[in-house]
Amino acid sequence: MRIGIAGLGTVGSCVYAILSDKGDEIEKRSGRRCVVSKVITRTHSKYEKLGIPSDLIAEDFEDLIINSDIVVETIGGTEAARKLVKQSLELNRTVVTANKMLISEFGNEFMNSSPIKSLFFEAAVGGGIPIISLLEDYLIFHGIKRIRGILNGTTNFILSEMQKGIDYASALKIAQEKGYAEADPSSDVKGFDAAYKLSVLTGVKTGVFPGISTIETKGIEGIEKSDLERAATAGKKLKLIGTIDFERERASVQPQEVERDDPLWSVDGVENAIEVETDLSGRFLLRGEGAGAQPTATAIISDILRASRYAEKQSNSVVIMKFGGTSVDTPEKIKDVAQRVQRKVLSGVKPVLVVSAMGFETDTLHELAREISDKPNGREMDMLLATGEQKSIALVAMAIQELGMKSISLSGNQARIQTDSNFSNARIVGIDADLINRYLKNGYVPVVAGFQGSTFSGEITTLGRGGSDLTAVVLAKALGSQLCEIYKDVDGVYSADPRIVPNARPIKEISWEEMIELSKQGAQVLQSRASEFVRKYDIKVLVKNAHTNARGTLIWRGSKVEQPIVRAVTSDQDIVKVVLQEVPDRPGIAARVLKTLAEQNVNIDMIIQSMRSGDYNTMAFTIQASDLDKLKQDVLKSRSEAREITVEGAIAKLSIVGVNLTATPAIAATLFETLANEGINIDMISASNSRISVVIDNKKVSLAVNAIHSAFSLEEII
Ligand SMILES: Nc1ncnc2c1ncn2[C@@H]1O[C@H](COP(=O)(O)OP(=O)(O)O)[C@@H](O)[C@H]1O
Ligand SMILES: N[C@@H](CC(=O)OP(=O)(O)O)C(=O)O
Repeated sequence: MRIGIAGLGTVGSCVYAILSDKGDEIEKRSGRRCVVSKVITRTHSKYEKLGIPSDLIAEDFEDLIINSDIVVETIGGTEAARKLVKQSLELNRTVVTANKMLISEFGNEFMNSSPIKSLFFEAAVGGGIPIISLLEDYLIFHGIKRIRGILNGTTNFILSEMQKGIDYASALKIAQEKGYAEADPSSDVKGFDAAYKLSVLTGVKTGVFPGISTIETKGIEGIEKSDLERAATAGKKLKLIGTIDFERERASVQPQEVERDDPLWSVDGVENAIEVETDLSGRFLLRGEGAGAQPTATAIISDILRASRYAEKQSNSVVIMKFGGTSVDTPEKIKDVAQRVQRKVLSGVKPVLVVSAMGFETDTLHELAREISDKPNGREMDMLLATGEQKSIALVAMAIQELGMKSISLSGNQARIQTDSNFSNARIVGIDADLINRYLKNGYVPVVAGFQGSTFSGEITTLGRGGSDLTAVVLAKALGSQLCEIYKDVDGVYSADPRIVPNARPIKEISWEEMIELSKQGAQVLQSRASEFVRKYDIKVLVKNAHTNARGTLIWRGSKVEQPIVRAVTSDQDIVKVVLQEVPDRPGIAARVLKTLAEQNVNIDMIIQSMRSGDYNTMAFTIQASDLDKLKQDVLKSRSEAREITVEGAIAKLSIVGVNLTATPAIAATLFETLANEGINIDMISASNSRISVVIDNKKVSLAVNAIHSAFSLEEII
C-alpha cells in the first residue's frame, strides 16, 4: 500500500517515523506492506529535519493523492483538510484522519461522496482507545443504548489536580507546563473537544454526524475549589462526562459528580475512559491514553491496516505503465525505466508495462521498406514494423531482470491481443487477459509490446502510428486497472507544444473530452483512438515524464466548470486543402461529394462552401496529408461535376481547446483579433463547444501559436 501523509506536525511525523522505521515489523505482524509514497507539509524545514528524501516530497495535494492508495490527513483544522479529504475521496482514495472537528462537521458530506467505506478516523476519539473499531466491527449487530465517558484528558487532569486542593487557574497552569493543555485551552475547557468526539461517535453508530450545535455543552471553567470539596464531603468526585443516550436521542457534555462504585471513579489525570452499554452484551469499559503523539499515531497505523483491507479490494493494484519510444531510446534510459518499475513494485503496485520501439525505430523501418518498394505489401510491412517493439520489450525485460525482479517480454501475439486483418491500421477485437494475470500472480512484471497484435489466424498486425497508447489503455480495461500511466519525454500534457512555445506549462488535469480534441488537433501526447477509448470506458490516464518526478497530467472525467476555459492551443501542419472549383449549385451535389469521400475512406475535417456566381459554388475541405494517396481526384471531379480540383499544401490548422468555448463569443473574438494583429489571414473556421479551429498559412504557425498562447495567458494558469 502506498501511504501519503499530509501534515508533519507531532502526529504526522510520528506516523512517518513508525512507517519508515518499523515497516518490516508491521509487515511481519500484519502481513501488509505499507510504504510512505509521498508527504506534504506547510513548513518546508520539516522535510530536512525529518530526513525526508526529495522524491517523497509532494508538489501539492493532487500529487500526494495521485501517488497514494491511502491518504493520511494530519493537517488539522477544517479548511485545507476538507479540501484534501474531498479530493482524495473523489479520486477513489481511502483516507485516514485524526481530525474530530473535520469529521464532526463534514462527515456527512464525505460519506455521501463515496459509496464504499473509504474514511477511517479511529484516532479522532480517545487517542489509542479502539472505540470506533469496537463499534464498527465487534458491536456491529448490537443495539447501543448509551455511550458515556471521560473523553478529554486535559480537563480530567485539571479536575484531578483541583481534587488535591488547588484552584482552577493553578491547575490549568500546571497542565500547560506539562504540555497537556494548549496555550489557548478554550476548546478543551469549554467542553467543545469532548462534544466533537460525541458527534463523531454518534455518526459512527447512526450514520449521521450531528455536529456540536445539537449537543448540550458545559465546560469546567466555572468550577471552583469549593465545588470539589463539597463533592468530596459527599464521597464523590467531579468529572467532565460526555454522554450519548441513543434511546432518548440526547447528547451532552457536563461536569458531573460520580460515585465510588462508578467505573469512571478511578480514571484520573490525562487518562480517558469510555463506557458502552449494549443490549446483548451489557457494559464494556475501555480505558487508556486518550491523547499524545504515540497513541494517536498508533491508532492511525491501525486504521491504515484496516483501510488497506478495503483499499486492496477496492482498487485492483494493477497499473499500466506505457513507455513511448523517446523514453527507451538508449540503454541508459531503459535502465532508468527499470528502476522506476522497481520503485513501483516496492510500493505494492503490480505494474504491467507497454513499450514502444526505441526512438525513431518505426520511422527507420518505414524508410527501409521504401528503399525496397514504393507500395510494400501490408502483411510484410507489419511483419517488419513489429520488430521495433520486439527489440525494445526484450531489452526492457532484461533491464528489470538485472535488478533482481522477475520479468517477461510478450509480443502482441503472445499477449493475446487479437485484431482484425487491416494491416498497418488494425483494430483490436479482443484481449485474453488470462496469461498476463497468471504472470502477475506469480510475481512477474510483464512487458508487452505496444502497437501490435495478431489476427485470429496468427498473422502479425500493427495498430497505426502511436498505437502503443491504444495497447496500453485497452490492456488497462482488460486487466481492470484503475489507472493507466503514459510516460513521455515531457512533464505531461502542455498548454501548447513545448517545442513551439517555450513558456508552455503542463496542465494539472484535463477532461477526456478536451484530450480527445487535443489529440485530434495535433498534440502528440495521446493517440486519438486511445483518447476516445478512455472516455468510453472511464479509464483515468496519468501522463508523466519517464525520467523526472514531475506530477504529470491527469486525464479523467474532469471537474465541473461553468466558466469558459481555454486550456491549450495546438497546431497541425499535416493537413491539405482540397478545393473543388465551380461546382454546380444544385441540391444533392454536396451529399455526392461526401459519399465519394466516404467510399474512398478519406476523412474530411473542415468544410466550407462559398458562392462564386449564381450557378456555381466553390467547395473546399481539409484532409490529413496522409489520406491524399487514397483520394481519387478524377472520380471526385466527375461525381461533383467540378471544373477543376486543386490541392493546397502550405496550410496549417490551429485550434484552441477548452470548456464552454462557444458559450462566450469573446473567446472567438480574442482568437480572431490576435491573429489579425499579427497580420495572419484566416482561411477557414470551425467551432464546437470544446474547440475553435482556424486554417492559416503554415509559415505563420509558430508566430500564431505563441501569440494565442499569450493572448489567453496560458502560461499563467496553474
Ligand atoms: N500539448 C502538448 N503537450 C505536450 N507535448 C506535446 C504537446 N503537443 C506536442 N507535444 C510534443 O509531443 C511529444 C510527445 O512526447 P514523446 O515522449 O516524444 O512521445 P513518445 O511517447 O512517442 O516517446 C513531445 O516531445 C512534445 O514536444
Ligand atoms: N512505435 C510506434 C508505436 C508508438 O506508439 O510509438 P510511440 O509511443 O513512441 O509514439 C510508432 O512509432 O508509431
